[in-house]
Amino acid sequence: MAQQPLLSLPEFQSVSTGTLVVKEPLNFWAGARVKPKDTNNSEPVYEPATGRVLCDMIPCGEEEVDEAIKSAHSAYLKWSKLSGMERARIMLEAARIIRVNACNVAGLKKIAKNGNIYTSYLRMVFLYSGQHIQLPGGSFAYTRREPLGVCVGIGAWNYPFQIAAWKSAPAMACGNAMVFKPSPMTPVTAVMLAEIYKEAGVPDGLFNVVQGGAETGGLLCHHPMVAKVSFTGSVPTGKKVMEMAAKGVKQVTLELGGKSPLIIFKDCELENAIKGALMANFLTQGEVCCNGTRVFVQREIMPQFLEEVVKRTKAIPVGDPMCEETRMSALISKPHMEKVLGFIKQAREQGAKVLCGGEQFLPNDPKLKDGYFVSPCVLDNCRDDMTCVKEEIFGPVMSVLSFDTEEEVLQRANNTTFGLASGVFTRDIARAHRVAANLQAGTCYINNYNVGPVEVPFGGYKMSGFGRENGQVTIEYYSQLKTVVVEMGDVESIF
Ligand SMILES: NC(=O)C1=CN([C@@H]2O[C@H](COP(=O)(O)OP(=O)(O)OC[C@H]3O[C@@H](n4cnc5c(N)ncnc54)[C@H](O)[C@@H]3O)[C@@H](O)[C@H]2O)C=CC1
Ligand SMILES: C[N+](C)(C)CCCC(=O)O
Repeated sequence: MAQQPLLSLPEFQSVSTGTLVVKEPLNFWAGARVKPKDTNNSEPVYEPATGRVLCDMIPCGEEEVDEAIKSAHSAYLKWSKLSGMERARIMLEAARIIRVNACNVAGLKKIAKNGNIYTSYLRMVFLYSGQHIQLPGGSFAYTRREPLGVCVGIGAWNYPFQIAAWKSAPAMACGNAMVFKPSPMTPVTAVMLAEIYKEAGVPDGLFNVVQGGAETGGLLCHHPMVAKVSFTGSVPTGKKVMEMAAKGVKQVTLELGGKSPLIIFKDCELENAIKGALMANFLTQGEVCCNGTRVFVQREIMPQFLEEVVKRTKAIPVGDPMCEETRMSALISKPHMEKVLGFIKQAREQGAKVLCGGEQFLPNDPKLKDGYFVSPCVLDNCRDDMTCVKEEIFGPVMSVLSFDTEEEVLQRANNTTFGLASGVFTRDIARAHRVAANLQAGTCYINNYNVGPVEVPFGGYKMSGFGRENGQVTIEYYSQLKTVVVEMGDVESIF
């Protein structure tokens, strides 16, 4: 097999921060990049680490959305007739291309793991099946899993490639087509995925990318040929998407925000709990929906915990995302950086103590002088009623709270409208499972945090949404069940 990158487009070349300029059109349907029709509403897209313009995002209008959806529909008609194994062969090739390119291109390294999702859905080909039910007199029924049709994916900016992969892989494995709209702040990587699919042999039109913001998103949700909308983003937008989908009785999956609790009991293995707390808060500079940002620490171990967490937080290398040693980089945008700094300021005003970080950060490298960096921050003296403890910050800010008893901490941990994830560190096995059972969240990590194998279902409780991504269960969210009833005798009629 070729070990060279298979794709020749500029985005796939080895890039370093401050050099990439994207000029190619960023819409993709019917198997090719498509030039935007109307460039009037173009918006600049910034490179977070340098603040320079990377490309322009030009939103799709009604006619373009319609073209993309029609191209998806015609591809779906053919793709849905293939057997699961035929579909799997093509998707495995996509996985291979992702891995080969990831080995060669620095910028793709972080997304290499996404290849796993296709391998994982290969196994599901065997599960994409129905049931046989015996009925009296030799009659029987059987069920068939069938695709939904054209599915829309709408993504947030924090994991632009991963979100596109997590949505399109199960959708396509189940025989659907997808039209994906990335966030206007991260328009590039979904088109890279479209190129990868094309190279792998995915039929033209099966995976399409339209660019745009709220308006384009609305056009997608309202389109009569769309069967399902899978959305990742904030709670307020999720509600709007659900409302629009309801008008056409379309299925929805909502992956929304969170303010997840991480509970650290005094009997924990402290070294692991500290590592877990850092992973739960500072991964991807805190821009992770399932982060455990309310860290409840049992009072007796608070001093040791804080000392060690602060020491390690101060040592996190912040800087160029393309450097091997960097562990944290810039926030997505200037307004977002200001929002995060605003949360920290408000936390101080409400009585929290900043133990470290929480300021705009200027890395030594001069090319990063206009980047949107914030030094990772640990907040002590937090109370449950503070804004920093109640609202999703989506930045590198850990709020630490003390607790005394299991009963008390469970009640406080669940006192939120969110319910995406949760975590517990303890050596007491019964307590671990009892706490996991009582936390109102879609995921509970025991003695770890933020591990996300694609075999494992992911999704929210309460206002964090519903439906699941990843894992075997996702089949249910991208297919519908048909029942076929077979009579082997004569029709018994009451007439
Ligand atoms: N649960 C999960 O899996 C994840 C949740 N998130 C959440 O996403 C949020 C951050 O992402 P943002 O991009 O700022 O969220 P957002 O809700 O502003 O935007 C998400 C997407 O929806 C689109 N959109 C905006 N208005 C729309 C409308 N009226 N109709 C249709 N589409 C519309 C945007 O263009 C974007 O593509 C955070 O709250 C975070 O918690 C982020 C990643 C993962
Ligand atoms: C961190 N991880 C991979 C477990 C989940 C990321 C979910 C998201 O924020 O999109």
